[in-house]
Amino acid sequence: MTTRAGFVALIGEPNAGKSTLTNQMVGAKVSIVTHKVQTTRARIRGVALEGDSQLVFVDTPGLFRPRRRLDRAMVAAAWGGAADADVIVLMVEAHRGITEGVEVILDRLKEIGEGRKIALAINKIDRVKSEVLLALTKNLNDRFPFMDTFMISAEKGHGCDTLRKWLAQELPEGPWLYPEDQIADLPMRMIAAEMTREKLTLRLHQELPYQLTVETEHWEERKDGSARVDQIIYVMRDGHKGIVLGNKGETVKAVSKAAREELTEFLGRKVHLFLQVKVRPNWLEESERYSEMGLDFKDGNA
Ligand SMILES: Nc1nc2c(ncn2[C@@H]2O[C@H](COP(=O)(O)OP(=O)(O)OP(=O)(O)O)[C@@H](O)[C@H]2O)c(=O)[nH]1
Repeated sequence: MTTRAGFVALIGEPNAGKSTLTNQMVGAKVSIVTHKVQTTRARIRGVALEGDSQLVFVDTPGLFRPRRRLDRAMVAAAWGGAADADVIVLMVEAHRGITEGVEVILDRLKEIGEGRKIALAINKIDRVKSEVLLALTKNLNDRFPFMDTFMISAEKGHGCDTLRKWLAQELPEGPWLYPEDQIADLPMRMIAAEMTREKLTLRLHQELPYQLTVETEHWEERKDGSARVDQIIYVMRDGHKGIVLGNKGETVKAVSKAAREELTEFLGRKVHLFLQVKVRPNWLEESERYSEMGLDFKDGNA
């Protein structure tokens, strides 16, 4: 049997649907989907199997215009993921078309794209009419020589099988990179922290900006088969602490309950989750944090 294996980088503007597509391909929830932009902070990989091929997805952070140091690290990480990949898939939102952000990405692709396998996935096709789709496909292919174009709905799964099959055959021949039963190389601690962060984001909506981070501090396997997980929610200001806690702690309690339920389902066993909120004013500037989040940070050069 000839096996194939390799890395697939999904790139695109924030909200293009990269996390949704990763989940659709992998079939299990490993990266975090919310209605907010810029939710993916780490280079999360999911592993999918298609025939004799193993596809390792690099779910990159949004390629937005960098402002703060962390943002620049995120953009560097996104392009780093693309640079290492065997196949790159640019995701464009069907209803938004060629935005300024897409133009920027196309320019970068022209720089790094020579000899690379780069495909186009027009996502959210459920939101537009077919004429719009055909015009957009032509327009994008006039601007960049994509190997192939796929019209998909990552959310509904339309076109995803075709894309996965195509990706599988484009990967180089070689042994699989991960054991068959492993769906992600993300440490469980990080997945658990991302779950809590997702629940916070959903719960707080506009109230709190992205200036918060969750870390799993302690993970204990108990004899009865359950797990005790301790996490800290770091915020930048005292005022934010109050928002996260909520009236009589009701917000953090609701977040804890939702995160615990999801983690319990994911692990298939009982979980005891304990959340603490702490203020850490400088976390955005603490560059050692970047490496923990899986981001390459080189003196702010993105
Ligand atoms: N209608 C529709 N919505 C979709 C589709 N795919 C994704 N979405 C929605 O688009 C939003 C963004 O999807 P994500 O997967 O989080 O996008 P992302 O590219 O990973 O975003 P960042 O992590 O911010 O870079 C979510 O609300 C999804 O439910 C689709 O095919 N159709």
